Amino acid sequence: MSTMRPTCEIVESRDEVDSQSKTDKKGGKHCMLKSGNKYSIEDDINQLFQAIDSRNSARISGLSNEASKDALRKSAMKRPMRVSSSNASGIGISEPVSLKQALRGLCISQASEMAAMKRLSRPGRSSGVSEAGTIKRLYRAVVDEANGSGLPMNQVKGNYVEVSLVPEASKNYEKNPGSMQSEPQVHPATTLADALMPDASLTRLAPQDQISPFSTEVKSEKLKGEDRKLESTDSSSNFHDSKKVMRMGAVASTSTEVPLNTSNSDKGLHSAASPSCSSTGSKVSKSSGGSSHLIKPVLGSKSFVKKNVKQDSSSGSSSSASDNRKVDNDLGPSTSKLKDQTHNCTPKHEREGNEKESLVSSSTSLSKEMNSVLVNRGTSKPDFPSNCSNRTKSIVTKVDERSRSREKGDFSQSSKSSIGDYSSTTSTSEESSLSGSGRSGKRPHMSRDLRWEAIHHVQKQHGTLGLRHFKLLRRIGSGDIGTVYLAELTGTNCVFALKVMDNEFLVTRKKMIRAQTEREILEILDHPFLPTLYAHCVSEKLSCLVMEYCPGGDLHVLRQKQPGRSFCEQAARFYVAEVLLALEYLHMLGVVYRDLKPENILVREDGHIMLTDFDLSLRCAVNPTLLKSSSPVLESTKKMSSPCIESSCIDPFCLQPSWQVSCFTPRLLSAAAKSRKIKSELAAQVSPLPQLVVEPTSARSNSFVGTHEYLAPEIIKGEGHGSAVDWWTFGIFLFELLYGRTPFKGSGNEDTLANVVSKSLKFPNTPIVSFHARDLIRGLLIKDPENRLGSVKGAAEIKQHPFFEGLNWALIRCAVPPELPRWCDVGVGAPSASQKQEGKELEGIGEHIDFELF
Ligand SMILES: Nc1ncnc2c1ncn2[C@@H]1O[C@H](COP(=O)(O)OP(=O)(O)OP(=O)(O)O)[C@@H](O)[C@H]1O
Repeated sequence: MSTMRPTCEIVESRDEVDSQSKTDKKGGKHCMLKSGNKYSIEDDINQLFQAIDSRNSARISGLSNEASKDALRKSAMKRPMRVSSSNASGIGISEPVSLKQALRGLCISQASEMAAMKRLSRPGRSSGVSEAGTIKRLYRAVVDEANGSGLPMNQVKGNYVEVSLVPEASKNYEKNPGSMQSEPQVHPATTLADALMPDASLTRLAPQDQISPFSTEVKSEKLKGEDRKLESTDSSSNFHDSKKVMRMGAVASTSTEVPLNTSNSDKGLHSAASPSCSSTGSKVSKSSGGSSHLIKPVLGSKSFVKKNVKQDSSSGSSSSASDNRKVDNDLGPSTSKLKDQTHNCTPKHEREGNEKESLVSSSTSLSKEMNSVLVNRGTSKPDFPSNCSNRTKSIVTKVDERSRSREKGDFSQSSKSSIGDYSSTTSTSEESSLSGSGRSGKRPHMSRDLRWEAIHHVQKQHGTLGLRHFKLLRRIGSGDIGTVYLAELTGTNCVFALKVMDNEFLVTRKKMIRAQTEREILEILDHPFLPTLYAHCVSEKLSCLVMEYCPGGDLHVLRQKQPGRSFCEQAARFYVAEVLLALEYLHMLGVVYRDLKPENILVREDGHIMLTDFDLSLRCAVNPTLLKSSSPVLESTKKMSSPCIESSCIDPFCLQPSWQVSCFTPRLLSAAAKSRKIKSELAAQVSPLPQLVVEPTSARSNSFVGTHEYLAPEIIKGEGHGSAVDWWTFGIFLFELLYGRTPFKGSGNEDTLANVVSKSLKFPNTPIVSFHARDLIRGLLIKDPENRLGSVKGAAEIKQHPFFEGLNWALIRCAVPPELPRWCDVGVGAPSASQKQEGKELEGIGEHIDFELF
């Protein structure tokens, strides 16, 4: 990515999660970890409420007034509790007030649509090296190979491929749950992909409606930086710049390391072929009989509506126009209506997908040309300067050796599992076309997103959704496992970010697990600061994630466009606060992110953030815990500089659904409001709020994964790491936003790693940064993870730091984001010269980049 600073990124080669019950040293409590796959944090919360309710009722009935108050307090604050399952959205609906208050800081639910649905995004971010040629070659190779007849793509018919739509929330679905079971079937013989993928077969994935705690993850990767280094001109200088992206497969060998267990990699792949699922899988080809979508006004959103992008690609050949017209015709009048009224749609249907289906095939390979391009991106080994310290050198040596040996083993394992499993089970293509998403959960925060409507509409019209329904507009950038494109869902004016991955490349480079991890995590996300996955398409050759497009570029680029290349404190506070909420949510889902850095924080069109890139994340078990609050509200209010205060704020006025409420400036309160506020504060004082802590404190991994300058000391030392690594990276992240550089950066990667482990934290004299900010960074960058801020209570602990004082966590998504510089071309605006050139290249392929590949 041209926007990517030179950063060393290290990917894990091995993860190990201790899923056994483990004593929480700090809390002195036994954390009961869940095992098995059926798990939902929201369910836990709801049952937690119920358990507390019933306990309270039982106790209070037999107690005096005073005693009953006591009982209420204790029951709400005491011991860790675990429960399970239900489908409530979880966050504080019709529950006891005290518990609502405890959860209030986590209440990020409704306004995300607003954040995602504003102005039209226009592509414009520089993407560096063009992949148009690669796409072109891939396109031609696939056509030639699969077709064998030289027929033009638009004349080829073929099987449908697996399309895994991610379920979204829809009230209408509850009213009409069978709507998706009656969609018209499209005969496979009439589809284009059949000829392209003669060997295509389908395998259902095991239902994954719950988080699947991993006891072990095996990942063996090359560094992205290696790829870039190979592709770049000055590998040496790139290497010594620790910011140069570099990924390497490595494991820090320690006594705590658990023998390699590849069962999980198998597990994931086997689950994809679980025959048990095929009996329960809902077929996509069933439909509501072509019931038309009702078009009605919702939010005046247009962020998903492509305006000018079409112009970029509309200069294609007449066949393209013809194709487009054909698609439009295929979509029928309702599609035209949708197209014409993209601002006025509401989702009507919801699909309940309880299983995943996946196109599976072991046959064929992409063109050698394509392979060579892709493979070359990940071949070099991490290269450390020879002047490294002995300590680090030893670590690195072990890491490298382990990586190599494991890589060999993983290769055969991975290849066998994926290819074999993929080809072991077949089903009809019709089934795949309307496959379940693999998860039955709902997605309230984006449920009114018109993009769901558009996708469902195309799906209903064609019986399936494949990449042929997308028109590629431009390449956004390339990562370690795939390339991201801006694409329009043909005939709908809805744009998406498509992450396209070459299956064979994933297998041969042992990146399949990473891709799978990313997809599975994306599938469970439903948060305004995290991406929405709309669909997942898999063909014999390619895999594709259809995601929400984020047009604002990344924070790394944005920071560099700031005066002094650093953010002012208010802006930094805004960004880190939103990131903190995203991390908190991830931890609640049992996901340790592990790759926090400005490059992975995208800026939405409305200025809010979206945390992306989950292929290095660690999934683990997590247990929700209620802890007695150690900071009564009254005490906190004394320190308040504005009416809103942290997650424990119970001022009803903080819940006013006002758009663009600034959480950073005091608001004038009426006398009545003040009175109510005081009352609520007093109530909270009488009954201090319990704290909901859902921190995967027991997660353990020995992987050597991350980005050099962001690596936590425990990762470098190979001591095994857990969720606390995210709080370390959070500290580095805040430091970088404020100072324009990371604190432990050395002259090379080796120095950087040594500095992280042994060098004490020092703050530059300039720019001037507040005491609170520095204090927070200090707490986060404690080298011992057990003493690190956030290691016990997670985000709840960090949110209470005075740096965030006055911040209304619940309404931050409605707060006014830092202003984006007008001159800042971070993705919204006219295409750059390189993008124009790239556009020409794309045009050379055809009218647009055809996705009949799928
Ligand atoms: N949903 C999105 N909207 C807009 N841009 C995106 C989106 N997802 C990814 N990108 C951009 O596309 C480029 C490639 O992303 P990708 O995730 O493939 O690579 P990456 O971020 O380097 O991570 P990795 O190598 O681990 O996959 C990056 O510049 C990223 O910012």
